[in-house]
Amino acid sequence: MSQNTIAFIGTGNMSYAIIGGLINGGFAPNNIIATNRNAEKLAKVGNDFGIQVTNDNIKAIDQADYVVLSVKPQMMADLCRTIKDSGIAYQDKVFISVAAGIKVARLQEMLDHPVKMIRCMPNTPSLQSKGVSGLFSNNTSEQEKQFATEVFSATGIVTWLSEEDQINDIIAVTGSSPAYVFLFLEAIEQKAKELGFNAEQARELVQQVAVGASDMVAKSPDLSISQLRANVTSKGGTTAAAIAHLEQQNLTQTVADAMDACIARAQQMEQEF
Ligand SMILES: NC(=O)C1=CN([C@@H]2O[C@H](COP(=O)(O)OP(=O)(O)OC[C@H]3O[C@@H](n4cnc5c(N)ncnc54)[C@H](O)[C@@H]3O)[C@@H](O)[C@H]2O)C=CC1
Ligand SMILES: O=C(O)[C@@H]1CCC=N1
Repeated sequence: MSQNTIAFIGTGNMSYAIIGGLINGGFAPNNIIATNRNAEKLAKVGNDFGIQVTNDNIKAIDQADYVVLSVKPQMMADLCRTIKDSGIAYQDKVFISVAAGIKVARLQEMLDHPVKMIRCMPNTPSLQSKGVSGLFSNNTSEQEKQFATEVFSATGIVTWLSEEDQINDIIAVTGSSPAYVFLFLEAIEQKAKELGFNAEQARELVQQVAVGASDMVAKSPDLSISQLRANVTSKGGTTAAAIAHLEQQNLTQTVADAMDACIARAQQMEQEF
């Protein structure tokens, strides 16, 4: 991988996961700088991955070729203001924003310059190099896009989007969706405990189901997911009774409605921030 320097500004859950994936993927730790105004989180990312850390965002940006903006959307305007007011030359750097709900034009307005900007919608399984990153840019070179592809490929799969609005769709499909899966697993875990399994057993059992079912999806590309489900579901059997209940409760429609709510919130955030 080409060794540009990347600064992660606001290294919380998401950037921690990306950095973990990068280190697993062989990216040189010396070429990664992380910042956080929270000293404890900063020390953890530095110790865990052996990368450079600083609480000085401006110093980190000054040293970097690529700058990943990874604070919460409501913090982005403040962060950009400090960059703009710092006096450093940032106008030729490539920025990568992982924030939901802030469009390229708005980020450029916050930075008071039409900087090169890539929007990226990653997800936290990036930490296990099993992430998905949706990327969009309309003002970077092929070489810059190639570098971003290399970076995020180290954390999982990468898909380039041709329209910026598709970022909101991919938030619903891959950015937020690990949480839907975790909620489902939490529900099974909770019921397992109610049935009398102790906490350790419940966690182990649910975890193994998650890994086993995911592996079956990943390793059976010729079988549809619904076929895998059918293979568990004996006619007139126990699974059929459980699935019938979920269907009566409109699980499929509920998930679709949840994904629409996710997209609607991203659109609303575009007006808010
Ligand atoms: N968590 C997730 O699964 C995903 C998050 N994202 C996006 O990633 C961004 C970050 O989300 P998380 O990592 O979950 O949030 P987080 O709150 O865990 O991380 C943000 C970190 O930035 C630090 N911070 C805030 N302002 C700062 C400043 N001015 N200078 C230095 N550090 C500062 C905070 O101390 C915090 O640790 C958000 O914009 C979110 O939309 C995108 C995809 C998935
Ligand atoms: O919840 C959020 O807003 C962020 C974006 C996708 C996942 N977490």
